[in-house]
Amino acid sequence: AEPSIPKPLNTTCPITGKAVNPAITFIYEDQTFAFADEASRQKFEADRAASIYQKLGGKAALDAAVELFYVKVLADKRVNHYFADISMAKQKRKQKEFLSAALGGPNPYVGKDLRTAHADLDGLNDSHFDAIAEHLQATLQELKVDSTLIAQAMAIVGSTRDAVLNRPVKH
Ligand code: HEM
Repeated sequence: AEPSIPKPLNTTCPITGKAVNPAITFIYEDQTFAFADEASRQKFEADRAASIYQKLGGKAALDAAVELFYVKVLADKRVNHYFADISMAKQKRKQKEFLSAALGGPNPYVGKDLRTAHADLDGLNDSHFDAIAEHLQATLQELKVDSTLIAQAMAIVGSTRDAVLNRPVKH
């Protein structure tokens, strides 16, 4: 077999924001991350181990959860009309990226901020947010996620409410 060509490494350290030393790396979920220094490598590794993301089961578990979540969302007349004209393949990918980052996954979220993403959704209110949150919670329960972990994940999701509903930022 041909030797596989290594992917180019990240050039900016995810911990310090400084230029990486390409010799200082850590592999997580088949992705190689480079760091500015050894302390950053260790912090990244410790952060991953402590993350809700990893406790949930990492990428495979998050991907499965988002798939099941949108089955529930699209079956719910309270909210499914909002998703009628959008690409669900893209939506699932973006939601996986957002939730992974929010729950402590290894990659930063690079999509639209949630305020901008939901700004044009007519009439969006707490009842819609509650329905969406309910489906996410039911999904995690169905996947037999530990209840403490579900509570932690739902607290993070709940913290997005003001942005999703385009409410003024609290000071
Ligand atoms: C529970 C909190 C929520 C989170 C974390 C969330 C997350 C996201 C993310 C990450 C995107 C993609 C942003 C991008 O384009 O880069 C998005 C888009 C979208 N969300 Fe949400 N969302 C939430 C609540 C809701 C609710 C309550 C509704 C409506 C019932 C909704 C409907 C939509 C729709 C229709 C889009 C696509 C907008 C477009 O492509 O024009 N979301 N959401």
